[in-house]
Amino acid sequence: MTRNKRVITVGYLGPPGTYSHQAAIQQFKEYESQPNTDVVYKPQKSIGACFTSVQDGAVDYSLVPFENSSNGQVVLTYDLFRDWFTSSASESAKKVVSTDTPRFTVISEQFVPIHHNLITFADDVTKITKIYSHPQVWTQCRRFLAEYELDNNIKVEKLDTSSTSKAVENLLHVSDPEERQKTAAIASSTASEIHNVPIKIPSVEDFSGNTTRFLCLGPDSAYLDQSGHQAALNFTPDTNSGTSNQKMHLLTFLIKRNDDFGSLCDILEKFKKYNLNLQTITTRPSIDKPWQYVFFVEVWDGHEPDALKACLAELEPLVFELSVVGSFYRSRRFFEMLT
Ligand SMILES: O=C(O)C(=O)C[C@]1(C(=O)O)C=C[C@@H](O)C=C1
Repeated sequence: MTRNKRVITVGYLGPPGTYSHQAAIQQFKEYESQPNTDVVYKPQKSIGACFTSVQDGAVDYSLVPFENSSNGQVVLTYDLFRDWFTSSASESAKKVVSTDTPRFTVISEQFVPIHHNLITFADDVTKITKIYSHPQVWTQCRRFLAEYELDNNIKVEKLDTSSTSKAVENLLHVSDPEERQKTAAIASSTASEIHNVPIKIPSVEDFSGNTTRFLCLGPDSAYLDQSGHQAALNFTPDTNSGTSNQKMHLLTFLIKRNDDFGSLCDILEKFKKYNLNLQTITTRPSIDKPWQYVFFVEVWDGHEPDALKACLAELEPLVFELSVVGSFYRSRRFFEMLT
C-alpha cells in the first residue's frame, strides 16, 4: 500500500535567489529530508502576493521580511499587516487588499544573515552609471556606495526593483555591450549564481552582522475548515530544532482616547501587570484618519497560563481593533546573536 505524500507549499518574494527564498529554505529545510514529504517553494511577484497566496490557500506558508538589523522595519510588510488586521485601514485600503478576515497568522520567525554583493558584467566599477536593487538595500550599503562614489545621484541612477534577485535578472536583459559595462545590481551570492552574473565586489553591506528577520505566515487554525489547508505545522521547541522555548506574541491595536494624558502608559502597564515583557513597539499611520496610528507591539510570554487572555480582556476598554497577529516561539538564533 502506498501512502500519499505530504506536500508543503511555501511562498516567498521571487524570483529564486532572493533573501526571502533563503528564509523559506531555512524555515523548511528540515522537512525536505523527511520521507513522504515534499517541500515546494513558490516564488511570488510581491510581498503583498505572499500574504494573499496564504489567504487564498494557493500556498500553505509564506515568508515575509519584517525588520533588518541596520535599517529597521520593512514598512511595506508592516503596512500589509495593518491593512489585513485593522478593519478601518482595510476599508481605506480596499483597492489594495481584500477586506476578508485574515485566515493566516504568524507562526514562526527566521533570522537570515544578509551579505550583499555588487554583481555586474562591468570591468571597471568607476564606469557604472546604473544600479538595480530592492529599495530596502540602499541604506544597508551606504558606506560602500559612498566609498565608490555610487551615491552620487547625478552620476549614478539607483533603480528600485521588486526584489534583489529581480535586479540581477534585469542585467541579463541589457544586450548592448557598452550598456552592460555601465550597469550593476546589488544582491546575494545565490542570485549571482542562479543568473550567472559575476560578483565584482563581495560583502558590500555596511555591517558584517547585517541580518533580516522574517516572519512565517501560516494558516490560522480557526479558519482551517474553510480554507481547505492541511493542519499547520507546529514550530515548537519539541518539533523544531531552530526554536527556543521563549514564546512571543505580536499584537496590533489603536488607542481609544489618544488625547487623554497617559493613555499609552495605561495600556503598557497591562503588559507589565501580566508579566508580558515588552520587546518592540512600532507605529504606522492608520490611513483611516491623518495623524492617527496603528500600534504594533511584541511581548515575551512569562509562561503564566491565560496571562495573554486576561491581559487582552483588560486592554479591550482602552484600545480598538485589537488583534493577535501571531503567537510563536522565538528563534534560537536571536539569543545566539546577543552573545
Ligand atoms: O529582495 C530580496 O531579496 C528580499 O527578500 C527582500 C528584502 C527586504 O525587503 O528586506 C529582504 C532582505 C534584505 O533586507 C533586502 C531585501
